[in-house]
Amino acid sequence: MPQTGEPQGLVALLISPQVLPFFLLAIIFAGVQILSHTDVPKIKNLPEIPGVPIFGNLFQLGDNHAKVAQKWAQKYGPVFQVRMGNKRIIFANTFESVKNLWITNQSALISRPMLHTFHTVVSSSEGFTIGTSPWDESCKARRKAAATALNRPAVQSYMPIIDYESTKSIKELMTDSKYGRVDVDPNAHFTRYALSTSLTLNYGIKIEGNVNDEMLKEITHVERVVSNFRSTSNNWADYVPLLRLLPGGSTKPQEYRKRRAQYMHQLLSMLKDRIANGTDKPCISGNVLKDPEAKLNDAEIMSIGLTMVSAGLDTVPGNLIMCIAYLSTPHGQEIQKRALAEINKVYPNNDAWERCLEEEKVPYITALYKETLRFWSVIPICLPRTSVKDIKWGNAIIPAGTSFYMNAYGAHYDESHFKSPYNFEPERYLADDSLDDAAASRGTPHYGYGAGSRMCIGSHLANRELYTAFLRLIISFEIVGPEKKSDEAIIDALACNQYPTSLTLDPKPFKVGLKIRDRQMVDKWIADSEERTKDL
Ligand code: HEM
Repeated sequence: MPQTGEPQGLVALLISPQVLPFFLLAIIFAGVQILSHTDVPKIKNLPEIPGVPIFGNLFQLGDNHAKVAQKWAQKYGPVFQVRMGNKRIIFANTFESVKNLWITNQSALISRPMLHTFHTVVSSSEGFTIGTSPWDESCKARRKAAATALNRPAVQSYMPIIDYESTKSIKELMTDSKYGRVDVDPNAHFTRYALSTSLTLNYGIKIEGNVNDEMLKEITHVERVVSNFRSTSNNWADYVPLLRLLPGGSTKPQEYRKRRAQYMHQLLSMLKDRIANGTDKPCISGNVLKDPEAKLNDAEIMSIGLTMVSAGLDTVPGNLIMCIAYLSTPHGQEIQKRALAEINKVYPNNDAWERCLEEEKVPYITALYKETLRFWSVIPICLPRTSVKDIKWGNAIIPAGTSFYMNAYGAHYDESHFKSPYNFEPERYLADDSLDDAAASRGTPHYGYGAGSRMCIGSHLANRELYTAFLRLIISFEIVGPEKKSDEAIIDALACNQYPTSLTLDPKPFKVGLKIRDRQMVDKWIADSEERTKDL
């Protein structure tokens, strides 16, 4: 039969000993070419870091993407392209290059990419948070609703919550430190501070217990693990689709998806029950649920709740406790002396504890939190972006649909922008009279809150949380180093992180000593706050 004779002849030829090795090589070559194909083709006139097939630059980026990219920038320039598996990513590594791409081109950089682990495995049932949503009408509506609930006047109305929570943290720090006799790890106290604040303002539900509260422990643990599923440096399956075929890869993300869904539903149904019984307290989700004009569906309300619970949970405590760590060092003693003097200058009548709730009048404390946001860079590689329009960088045209990673750590330690960036110096922000980190147009002090069109909308709230906590801590305690050298904190923004590939800094445990400055005075401030917030 002539038709079948020919293919049989071809097969025989291909498997003949002389041809087979070349044939297999050709198949492997073609396979590698297909697997190394990137979502966006190589961009002309933009430096590219040489990598390997299939994995691209993943091995070279290692555990510490921010540090590696910072080094590459010295050789290849501030902006370059890398291949992470099948994704082509633009890294920006200096203050100016971030400003140009994220602020000058903000309308083009308004979207966020979808990453396999988080968007497909962890989040499919609960909707995405605002910070993980690509730009569309729903994201626009959720961002608008949340931004309104977090604008300056709204945040001012939440100050009783911050009063209550910071008082509770300081009171517990006093008892845990046995009134200054034993060293303490401040981490759990400020995690509770951040979470309870977010829950109260979003659901009207606070963490009633102490740092051992079960709900606190569950939410903190689950959100930390989920945050690592979001990390751009933690999940190779996001970039190398073949790895998704490995058995067991989605077991852990799915387990955490279920655990997360459980408390999110529990919180929402507690709120709905309270609304039905008329026992609810004013809160963001309650306002949306009760507003007949609100155009958000249940999934969108859930997404806002999820955003509120997760957004400040690692970021606020990360900044707070690493600043406390710095204050406990010898240089930190000088900073505390100056801070206390500046506070006393503005408030000579011992009323700073209360007045800090209404106003932010001590520029040195504002400078302290700005420097904290810069120095500790708690999200070293900022939340990723996707471009929706072509962007011109030098002679390169970066096409729409490309992913952009901001190396915030690199920008914060950029010597061409910050004098002595490796020194912790609040003074560097004293000349900057802007108290508003969101006022990007007046010059961004740092990229701790990102930049441009998808910048953090919680910055007013976070700034008030940081300011109140720092001011109250400094007037209450002299923060000193721990007795045991092994309890000392690591003063380096990257080395202090327990999991270098995490999205947000997860500080290694450390302790500090807390000497109460004036016990009677602190007791009085606490009693006054407790009286003021007893109905909260
Ligand atoms: C010190 C505390 C905080 C830090 C350092 C921080 C940092 C950030 C960063 C770096 C981004 C990405 C911005 C970008 O892509 O340019 C972000 C986004 C966001 N943050 Fe924060 N954040 C903090 C607290 C909060 C709080 C307390 C909330 C709300 C309760 C919040 C809500 C959000 C939201 C909703 C987004 C997503 C914005 C969007 O994608 O449109 N953040 N934050």
